[in-house]
Amino acid sequence: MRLAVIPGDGIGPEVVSEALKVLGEVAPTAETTNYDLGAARWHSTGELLPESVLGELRQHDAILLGAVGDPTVPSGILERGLLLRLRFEMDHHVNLRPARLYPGVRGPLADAGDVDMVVVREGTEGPYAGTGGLLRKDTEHEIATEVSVNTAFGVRRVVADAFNRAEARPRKHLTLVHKTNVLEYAGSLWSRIVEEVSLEHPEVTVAYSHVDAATIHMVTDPSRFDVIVTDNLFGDIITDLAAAVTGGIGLAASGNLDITRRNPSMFEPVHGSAPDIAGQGLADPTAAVLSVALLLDHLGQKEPARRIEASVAFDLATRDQSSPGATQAIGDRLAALVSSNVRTAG
Ligand SMILES: NC(=O)c1ccc[n+]([C@@H]2O[C@H](COP(=O)([O-])OP(=O)(O)OC[C@H]3O[C@@H](n4cnc5c(N)ncnc54)[C@H](O)[C@@H]3O)[C@@H](O)[C@H]2O)c1
Ligand SMILES: CC(C)[C@H](C(=O)O)[C@@H](O)C(=O)O
Ligand SMILES: [Mg+2]
Repeated sequence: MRLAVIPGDGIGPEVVSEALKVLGEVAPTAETTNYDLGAARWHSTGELLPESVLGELRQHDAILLGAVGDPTVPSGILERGLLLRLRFEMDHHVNLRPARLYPGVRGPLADAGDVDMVVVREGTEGPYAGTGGLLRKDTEHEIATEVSVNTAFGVRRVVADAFNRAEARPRKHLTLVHKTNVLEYAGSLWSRIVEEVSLEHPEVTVAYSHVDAATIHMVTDPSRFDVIVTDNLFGDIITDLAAAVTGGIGLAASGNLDITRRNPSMFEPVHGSAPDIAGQGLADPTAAVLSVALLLDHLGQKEPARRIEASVAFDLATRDQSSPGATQAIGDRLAALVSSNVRTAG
């Protein structure tokens, strides 16, 4: 297994280092190569993602990324020029973001019920496509457009993936989250494709929620969701919310998948570089560790993936919720649990 590792900025290197500690316990023969992409490289060389590095990344089985983004770099440079470029170049069309309330975890909701959902966020289109621009710049009549691009091909492959996932889960329920009451054209395309693909999955029940109402349900009744399929921007927003209601952003993992496997998929926490806590040992590395579990699962390494998930479940069930420990201490605990092969939550 050859893995490319991009620790990135802020808390990225802190959480990735713990994730690699855990990986070392379950897959000691995995080869990792570090790539110093991010703010420091941009400052010293002006480079974000050189073609040669992109070519090298493609030679790996998967990529593990910490986070990018730094207050000393103008907003969007690293996010678009590095992170989104990676997702687009590698055709990471399925952005998979599971959100589960683990036993013992105290979320902010009084009675959240059994929350276990998977958000299938479209990863290469929508308002992220980069289509648009500024007209009459620096005049009082300046116009900014940011066009949401939704192709039938792009929507269908993500909707098909979401239905496949729903069919494989016990509840077999899929919710399309969109804003069809206002985004007429994109909404129509997404709705029609969901309807079409649903015919191939008669066992999957289908619901629809406008994204604004989905944010209500996510807080008042998150257990209603099983698989959610949604566009790139709505998916970005509701997955931070899903993380918050299932114990916090420090627990939320994600995979940017090229389902065709032509390109290496990339795994990363849902969170960013968190400059407000960087360098203080305050970041929870669990999201990065769970991202390694998603990576292993994607590469067919089911047993090590389950071992990591079981260790996280045990740690979450037994940790002091108000004081879970420093970044390294959590990583040490998880590495020890994984090596002792914990199988059940405490
Ligand atoms: N995948 C990525 O690389 C990614 C994702 C989101 C944001 N970003 C970038 O990161 C930078 C900061 O963004 P932001 O502040 O909006 O979002 P953020 O996710 O970095 O932080 C939001 C809040 O969550 C907290 N937090 C985040 N991760 C945590 C962890 N592991 N443990 C405990 N608390 C944690 C932070 O301290 C902060 O209060 C920006 O430059 C943004 O563009 C990058
Ligand atoms: C940093 C940004 C480009 C990214 C996104 O919007 O996809 C982040 O918020 C995420 O959720 O991974
Ligand atoms: Mg986000």
